[in-house]
Amino acid sequence: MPLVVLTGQPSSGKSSAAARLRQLLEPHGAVTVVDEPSLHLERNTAYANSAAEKIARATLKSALERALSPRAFVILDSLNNIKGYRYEVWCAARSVATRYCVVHVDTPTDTCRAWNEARPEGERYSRQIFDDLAGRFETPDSRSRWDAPLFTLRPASCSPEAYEETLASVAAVMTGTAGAPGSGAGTAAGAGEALQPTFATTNPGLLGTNVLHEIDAAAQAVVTAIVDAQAQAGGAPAGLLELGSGCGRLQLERVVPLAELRRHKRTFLKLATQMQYSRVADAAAARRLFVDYLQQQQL
Ligand SMILES: Nc1ncnc2c1ncn2[C@@H]1O[C@H](COP(=O)(O)OP(=O)(O)OP(=O)(O)O)[C@@H](O)[C@H]1O
Repeated sequence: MPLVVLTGQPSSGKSSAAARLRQLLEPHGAVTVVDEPSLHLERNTAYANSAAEKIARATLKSALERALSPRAFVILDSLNNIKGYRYEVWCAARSVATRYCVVHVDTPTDTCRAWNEARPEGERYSRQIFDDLAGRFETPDSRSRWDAPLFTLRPASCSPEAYEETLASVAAVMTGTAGAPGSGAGTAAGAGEALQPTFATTNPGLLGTNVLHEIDAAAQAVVTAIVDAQAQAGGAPAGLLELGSGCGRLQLERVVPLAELRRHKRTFLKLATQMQYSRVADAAAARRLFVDYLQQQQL
């Protein structure tokens, strides 16, 4: 059930890390690797343009959701280069309350380019696709919950011992035999703990065809509550805001302008459109998701 999400530039050494991680996890249970080759996604076709890339990502995510089970460790061995996509993957993991971590295979772009050029013709990215993907990589940030706990692996510069030690730390966290990431790792917060689901999967389609409108309305209700609380505070930060209906609390350390709240809402809606709507059970769950999202935005 635990999920390891690999992320890194094209040809950075993700699959090599996945293969080693698989060896380390196999003594503890079955391991499923979800990657492009096993889904017959060919690099230079799957990432040829945004439409193809969208299909490739959806295919990987569907395979991931099928693979997440109580019986297997899952390694998502793909670029996972877009922050919003990693958020979706985190939501999928969270909905099944699994352990989770991100491993950033942090190889300098020029080295990735050299490693790519050295690959056999049929296995390498075309120069154009490599450059496009490399230019769009969104570096993980352990302050985002969907990028935490974060391990960093530097195959081009670290010693074989440090490489091994980092992957052993990942395996230890995933098997629940360690409390914190090891060398080169990012945050230790939450390492080894299963994610807690915040929205149910038991009521697919409850919001029906109007789902986006409902999510929009739910997010707007949160925005309105914040604006009202700030108005009541007479221009001072609203402090700890209780949002009711199981939506949790929001700590506001400063006055957040309406324009900024609207921007957060727009970004959240964009993320929501990329998510599986069926995972949002009702309007309260949508509000809770938006509050969750705002908690990450350092308001
Ligand atoms: N530490 C290393 N030193 C030298 N070459 C390496 C190293 N790690 C990986 N490579 C080479 O780089 C190429 C890409 O490796 P790998 O398939 O592990 O990367 P990847 O990030 O999974 O690639 P892709 O983006 O295609 O999935 C391979 O040819 C591999 O042999």
